[in-house]
Formats: sequence, C-alpha cells, structure tokens
Amino acid sequence: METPDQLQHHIHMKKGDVGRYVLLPGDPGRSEKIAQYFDNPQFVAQHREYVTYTGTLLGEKVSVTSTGIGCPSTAIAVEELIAIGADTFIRVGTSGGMQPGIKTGDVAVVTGAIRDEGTTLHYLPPEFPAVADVDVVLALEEGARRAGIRSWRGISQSKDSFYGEVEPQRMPVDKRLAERWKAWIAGGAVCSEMEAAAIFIISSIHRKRASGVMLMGSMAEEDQPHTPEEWKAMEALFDVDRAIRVAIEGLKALIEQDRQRGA
Ligand SMILES: O=P(O)(O)O[C@H]1O[C@H](CO)[C@@H](O)[C@H]1O
Ligand SMILES: O=c1cc[nH]c(=O)[nH]1
Repeated sequence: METPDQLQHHIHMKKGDVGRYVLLPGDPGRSEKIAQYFDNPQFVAQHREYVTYTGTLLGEKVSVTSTGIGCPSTAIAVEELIAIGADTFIRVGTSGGMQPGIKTGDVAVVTGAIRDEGTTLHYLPPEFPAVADVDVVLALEEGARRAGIRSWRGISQSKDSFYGEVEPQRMPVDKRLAERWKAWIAGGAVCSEMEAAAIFIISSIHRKRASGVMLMGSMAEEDQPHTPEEWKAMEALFDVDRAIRVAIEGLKALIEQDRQRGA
C-alpha cells in the first residue's frame, strides 16, 4: 500500500531504496550495528519500528530493515519490502536454544518454523509448512564456517508470547505450554523466537527466498548464571554480533553463488 508520495505505508520507502538482499533484525537498534558491516552504509528511513540502511557487499546493493517484535509487524515489513523489489531475506535475531548440547553463543541456521503464532493463519491454513530456502540455508552455513562460529541447522519455534516461553509456569495455560514445548523439542526444534514463520510464509507465497540466523542461549540448568560473574560471562557470550557476523559472511557467500549461477 503506497502513500500519495509513492512510499510504502509503514516502512516509508519506495522502489530503489533497498537492494534485493535484505537482512531482518527484530530490534530497530540493531539495524545501524548491522549496517556498519556494509560498504558505504547510508541511513534510508525510519518509521515506527522499521529502521533501514542500505549499502553494498562485494559491490552488490544490500539493505537491513528492522521488523519489530513478532509476526504482525514482521509480515508488514516483508510485504512492503517485496513491493519495492526485495527478493531475499535473512532474519538476524536472538533466540532461546531448545536442544541439549546447545551452548550460549552458538547460532541456529533456520530451515523452517513452527507456526505457533496467529499472523500466518491470515495467509495460509496451518497445514502449510513455513520453510526456508535451501540455497540461503547452505550459504548461511558457509557463513558460520567462515566466521568460525558453531551452528545448528534446524527448525525454529515462532511464537506470539515471549513470556509464555521464558516464564510458562505463571500462565493459566501452563500445562498446555509445557506439553507443546516438550513436543517441539522431541520433534527436533533448535530455537525459539518470534518472527521467522511470518518471513517464511510470506516469502513462499511471493516465491521469494528466506532463511535466518539466530543467536541462541543455552537451556541447560548447569549453564544458567547465578552469580554476578556468571551473568557477565553469559552476557559476553550472548552477543548478537556473533549472529550478525554469520549473516554477513553468509550473505557474501550467497552473492558469490548467485553470481556464479547468473541468478
Ligand atoms: O533479537 P530479535 O531479532 O529482536 O528477536 C528476538 O527477541 C525478541 C524477544 O526478546 C523477539 O523479537 C525475538 O524473536
Ligand atoms: O529465549 C529467547 C531469547 C530471545 N528471544 C526469544 O524469543 N526467546
């Protein structure tokens, strides 16, 4: 939907403002941080939770747009970015690790998302899977290798309630949450966050490509911080810069691959 001056209604941008490749953090404050990895980054627009910078990587025009928290605002961002020419999306986020063995600071390279949210039901029935693009997944794994950061390939749980994940015991539906959480882990989900499902479903409908790299925190009891020193050590590892480095290296690998294929 355009305003009279041809700007998309929410992201306040027009054709030409973004590259075909767009990184998607949730946190608006992360856009500038990510843009610092671009060559010649330029601030493009800020409206509501949507903060965009555009620059280049390997001479290719690339952008970063924040989505805000959750699938409703993310769906709007992806719809409007597609309307102005974007065709490849990489979510760059934080998440909770869901499998034993995941250490704080590991990243997930996401192959699909559990649609544990309401937004995508406005697009497709629940039986339709929210899947990532294989080429983008493989490029992000290459990015993790280049950045020297341990990655886990797998499915993300995209949920609507942050506190339903981190403090389920205080929810009136605690038993339902616990049972479903157990099922997601049994099924092999690697991380829990709040936006991937919307990015994947809308990309599928528009035949665009998407995946995501999520920094993870450990779920293991022995890894939980208790003392101030342990908190400091955990915070140092739960550094979103690790996911950003993987995303940037992965995007470079994807650009190289697209060029080789003439894609
Ligand atoms: O780190 P970002 O990308 O903001 O994402 C994660 O952090 C937020 C919750 O704290 C949710 O948006 C979740 O998906
Ligand atoms: O555990 C976490 C951490 C970040 N974001 C989430 O949604 N969950």
